[in-house]
Amino acid sequence: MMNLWTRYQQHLLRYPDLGFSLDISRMNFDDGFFAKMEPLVARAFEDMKKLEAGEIANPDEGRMVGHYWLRNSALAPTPELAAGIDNDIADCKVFASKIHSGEITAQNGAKFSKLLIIGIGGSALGPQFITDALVDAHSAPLQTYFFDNTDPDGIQRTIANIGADLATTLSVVISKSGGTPETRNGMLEARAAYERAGLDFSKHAVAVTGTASGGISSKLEAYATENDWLKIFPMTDWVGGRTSIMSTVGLVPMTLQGIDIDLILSGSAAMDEKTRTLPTAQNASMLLALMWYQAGNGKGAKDMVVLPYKDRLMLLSKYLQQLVMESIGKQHDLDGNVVNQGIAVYGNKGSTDQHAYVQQLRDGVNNFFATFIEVRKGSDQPQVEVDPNTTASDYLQGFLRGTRKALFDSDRESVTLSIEQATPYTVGMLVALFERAVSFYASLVNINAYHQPGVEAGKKAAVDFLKVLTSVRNAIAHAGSATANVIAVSIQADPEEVYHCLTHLAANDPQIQVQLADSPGDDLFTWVGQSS
Ligand SMILES: O=P(O)(O)OC[C@H]1O[C@](O)(CO)[C@@H](O)[C@@H]1O
Repeated sequence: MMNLWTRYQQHLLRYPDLGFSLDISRMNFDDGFFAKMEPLVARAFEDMKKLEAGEIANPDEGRMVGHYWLRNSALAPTPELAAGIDNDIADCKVFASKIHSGEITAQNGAKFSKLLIIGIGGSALGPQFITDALVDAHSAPLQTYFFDNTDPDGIQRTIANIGADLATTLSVVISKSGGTPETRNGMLEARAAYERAGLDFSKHAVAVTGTASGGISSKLEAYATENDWLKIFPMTDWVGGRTSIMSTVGLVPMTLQGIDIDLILSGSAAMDEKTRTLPTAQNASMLLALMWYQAGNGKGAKDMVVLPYKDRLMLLSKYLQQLVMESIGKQHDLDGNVVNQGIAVYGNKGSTDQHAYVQQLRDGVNNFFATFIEVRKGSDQPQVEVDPNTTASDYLQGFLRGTRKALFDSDRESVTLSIEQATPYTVGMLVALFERAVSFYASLVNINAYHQPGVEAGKKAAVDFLKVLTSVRNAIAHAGSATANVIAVSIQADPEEVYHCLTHLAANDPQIQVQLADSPGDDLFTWVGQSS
């Protein structure tokens, strides 16, 4: 390989007007790589052009894929769609200003002081990432909390943290489909908590969901309408959950948190402009997609380890985990062949992870490539000298450069993205960069990035389990005392499934007890409640 300094200069892409650069010099592509990829690259640009023009880019669901229009409504394929995007942005701002000014108050007449966001997956990860990256709790107009699961303990802990301020907490329930059980349960738990405090949930509740006007009316829309919630923000069918951060899903929380959404939208629009066009060497999203392809041989053979050297960006890896894995992880390609595609994504932050798993990255199984994210400016505040003429920020940069070098010396590949500071504008840039890299990569490997059939299997199995759980509970109440096998025969269910139901019931329902034996099949479950 050529001298590294020469290779670095040759393979550094810079967007000086955005303060952005992408260094791919520490990836092991050879001289012929880009020429070899040219036909696939051409197809990916063609696909993207059609997608942005409003073609059905999600064939399995028969949907357009419009998240790129959200930050440049002029690109939307019809004036109605463009007006809808502009209206939503304006609506978010007006609503937030009414909340901040006290024009809309809590039930008790006081200004809202806290924000509880209830959602999961794409309806939580974007707002969580943005909150951690851009909201400083001490100066934010509303302090933010999340329910992103159906774990009662997690929910109760959050409610306890909110405490008496529940009376001035605005709850935003976010669900595109409006039927996701975890979110529905979170909403019901929240409603119960408000009621326990003598409060009317509806007077504190806002929905972000598919609406009849957007072509996907939802149960949540119906519920919020029926109960006269403070507001319903629409979500449209042409924005997917994992790419919804610039839609009402992200914009409602952001405006409420006092984030300048014009900056985040213009940052992403600016990155879109740069990454919409050829040549490849000037297109950061295409270069990233090509590096993913190169690292994993177009088959996801290597994991992507995301290492932002900035505490504020720690949740980026979690956000990207869904964006990449739910988009790319597919069984079939667009021609129906079984391909089992995917790229595993994980990471937290540097330098912290140096003291966790970087040991394995450097010396262990070579099954990954790193994505370093450098934020050039350490802090706006005066910095302490931790050594003569040396600051904590100098150390942070030292660890980034040191780890990149140590990995490369040990034949581990990496790309490095650099931005000036973590701001709404640059966060918008990063989101747009990765969204388009995902779209391009999906075209390179010929898969539909915009559906998620695999998630449905687990959801369906959970519904089946809940039905069995009800039958098992009735059966043990009737039987008095029985093993899993006996109950399974009586309700014609799988004995292992029945065993898991009984174990769960014994841990949660005081009317059911278990006596452990040598083997699970001999464990005896007893109904100690009132006879049915
Ligand atoms: O916004 P919804 O419809 O509640 O969906 C939440 C998440 O569930 C999924 O549909 C599947 O996990 C994600 O794609 C989505 O982001």
